[in-house]
Amino acid sequence: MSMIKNLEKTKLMAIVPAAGIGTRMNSPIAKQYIKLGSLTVLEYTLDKLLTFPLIEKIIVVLHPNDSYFQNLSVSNHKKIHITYGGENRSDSVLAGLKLLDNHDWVLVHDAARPCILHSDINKLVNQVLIDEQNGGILATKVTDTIKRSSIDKNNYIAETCDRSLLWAAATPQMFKVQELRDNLSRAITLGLTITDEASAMELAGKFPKLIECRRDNIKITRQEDLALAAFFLKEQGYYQE
Ligand SMILES: Nc1ccn([C@@H]2O[C@H](COP(=O)(O)OP(=O)(O)OP(=O)(O)O)[C@@H](O)[C@H]2O)c(=O)n1
Ligand SMILES: C[C@](O)(CO)[C@H](O)COP(=O)(O)O
Repeated sequence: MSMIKNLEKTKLMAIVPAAGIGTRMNSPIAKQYIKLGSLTVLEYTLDKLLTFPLIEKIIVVLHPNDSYFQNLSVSNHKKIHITYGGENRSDSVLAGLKLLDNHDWVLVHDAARPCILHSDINKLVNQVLIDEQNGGILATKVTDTIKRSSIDKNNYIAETCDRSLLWAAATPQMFKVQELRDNLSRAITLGLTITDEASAMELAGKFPKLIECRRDNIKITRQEDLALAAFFLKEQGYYQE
């Protein structure tokens, strides 16, 4: 049964952290502005969120020196609002949260994940609205054998991990605005390393739900991810030549 009716009293917003510089991509332009066919990575990502009916507003968090976004036609969309990010992804997400109302729900989704599908966003929203206390994230179960390396950085195997309970976190991650803002702000103030929103909620004693998503919801990080993302977008029927 769809729990989305619970949204009647609150709203669903989105934050797209897009203020990174893509160091690992080794590209002259930030990876969110690399074109796959005729559209940039960010345009594909925003199109997926703009066409998800329940999302009322999208905060795109840009690098302070971003000169690209204003040239994209999507920047004029009435649902799109911008702000500027910080040194770390968590700083950028916090900047976006400051523009939203306390009682709303927010989906935080990486600009670098353009292959997300509405079916997975729907799964996340429905599951999180069933258990309104902890929020939730999309994630994939680990299918490879996982090794922990020796701490001397010589990359020798120190141990093989029990992968049966291991998941790779993805996005969107969905939480109540006020809780996420308070917990993220506290974690940043404490100088803790926060690489996703769930980490900040866990530090506050919350147990966000893991909702399994498709493995094509990849994060474009390195050069070789671009061809894979283009392939998946073609498979999904979204690729624009
Ligand atoms: N200070 C930052 C760092 C990252 N991001 C965003 O967070 C998402 C995931 O981050 P990541 O893949 O690490 O992107 P980059 O930080 O750009 O990549 P790198 O770590 O290789 O520099 C990306 O959409 C990126 O634009 C952000 O908004 N603000
Ligand atoms: C949020 C995230 O995509 C979940 O896997 C990931 O933590 C982002 O990490 P990055 O180093 O900022 O790409």
